[in-house]
Amino acid sequence: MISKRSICWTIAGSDSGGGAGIQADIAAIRAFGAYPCSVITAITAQNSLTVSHIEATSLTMFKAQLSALLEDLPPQAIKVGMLPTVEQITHFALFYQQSLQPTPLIIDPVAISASGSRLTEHHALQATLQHLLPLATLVTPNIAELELLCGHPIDSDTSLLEGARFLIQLGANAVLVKGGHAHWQGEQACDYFISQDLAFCLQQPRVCTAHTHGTGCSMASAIAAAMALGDPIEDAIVQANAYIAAGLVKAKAVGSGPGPVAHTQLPTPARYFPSLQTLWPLIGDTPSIAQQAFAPVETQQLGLYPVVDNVERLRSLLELGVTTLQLRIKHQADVDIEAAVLQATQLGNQYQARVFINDHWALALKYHAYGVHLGQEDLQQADLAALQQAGVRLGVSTHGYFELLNALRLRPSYIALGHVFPTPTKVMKSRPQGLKRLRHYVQISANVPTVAIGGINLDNATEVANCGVGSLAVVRAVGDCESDQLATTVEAFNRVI
Ligand SMILES: Cc1ncc(COP(=O)(O)OP(=O)(O)O)c(N)n1
Ligand SMILES: Cc1nc(C(=O)O)sc1CCOP(=O)(O)O
Repeated sequence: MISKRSICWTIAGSDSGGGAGIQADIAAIRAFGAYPCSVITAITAQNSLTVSHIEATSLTMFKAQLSALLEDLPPQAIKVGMLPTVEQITHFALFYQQSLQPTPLIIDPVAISASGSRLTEHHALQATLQHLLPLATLVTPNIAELELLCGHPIDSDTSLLEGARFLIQLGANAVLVKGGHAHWQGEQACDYFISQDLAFCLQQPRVCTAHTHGTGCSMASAIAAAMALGDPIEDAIVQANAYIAAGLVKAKAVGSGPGPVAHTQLPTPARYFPSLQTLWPLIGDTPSIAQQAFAPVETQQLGLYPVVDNVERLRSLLELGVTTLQLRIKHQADVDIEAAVLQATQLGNQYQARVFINDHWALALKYHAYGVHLGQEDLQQADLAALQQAGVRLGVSTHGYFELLNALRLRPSYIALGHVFPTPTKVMKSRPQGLKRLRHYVQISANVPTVAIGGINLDNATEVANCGVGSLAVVRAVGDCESDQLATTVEAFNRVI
């Protein structure tokens, strides 16, 4: 049963040809596992060649649909497509502010059909800019739509970014400009995302197909559906990008004109997932990205990986033959941390084990530790180029699709996938990812060794290991062990991984 917690509204026009509008939106929302509800704003008579007639829904009918849904089926996210009249736009803007804010609102600013027909009233554009954009969690124009919204030609990545920034200045929280029609980009298509605090580009090989009908509607709906299911915006965008990539590869003609993008499920093969490109120069500080891959850990199977907060426990585990460990010390005097890092590094060398240092990358560099483990925020500060050149291995934390792509970009020695289950050990900003996601993340990580972390113990270790990860990182499962239980616990984990 689909829970009430995953209702996604689409507010859009009907496409009698079945490829775009409400019909595409419902297919995409369902494919993501959310529950679609619809508010029909217009009926269009169209096929794969042309739009022959458009009739806007009366304002009375438009209002009635919104009220009926609000009463019984309130949304977790909303996708807005074609709003053909100024009165629908202004009514919806007010309705959203009074009854729906802060529900995520994804606006696909549809104005002209792929076959070139105008779909909205003349003044609708101005009303969208004035009333809707300031409410948008995300606006998703293609190149033609961005040209209309910002009133100048978009013919380069520079003008594209200027256009996106203009929409942010008008009040949009974030903008995703789809590169499907950005032919100057060549064989790679880039979707650019910008918001006040994040900017990135998702790059995919351009799919050569004429069958792209409904791509924009489906993309915006997929994002809304993923957000209705609780994903953060950047993870929703990555998934939608992969969904559309698979949909374009599988798209076929249905009528005699361009066919619709195919609706599959979220694809699992890594080849449908984009690579994350240049956050710089879109955001201020450039992290010192290493030009080459980090030194390898020389196995896909790092095995049991205890994360400990003191050198004594580290030593006991080394004596028991554990070969991958991490020193993770929080809240201690700097001198004590430095001494502990030095000791842990020396012990690692003595036992020929892989000892990673959490957070303290400068000390790891100073004492030439085997490796460092860094979180996504730490990546901004660390001198990654220096670590790479010194041969210090790098492990990176990830908590979702976007962070995983960000980690892959750095070519680290391993990728940590967390948190699998709820854990009281650390306050987490993200949700537990669960086993299905974990399996998928391992697949996308391709040849980079993977480590699962978060809530792992001997009761669930086998099912976590069965997701294909090469290592299980644990804090409590080993840290909370009495000394006389340590050997049996380590043996039990070693039997699993
Ligand atoms: C193996 C492994 N995975 C994840 C983490 C978490 O690291 P980080 O994101 O830097 O958070 P803190 O550990 O600093 O709280 C880890 N330490 N080890
Ligand atoms: C330190 C840490 N990092 C996590 C991440 O997901 O990045 S989860 C986590 C705590 C893991 O502790 P336990 O094994 O006790 O559940």
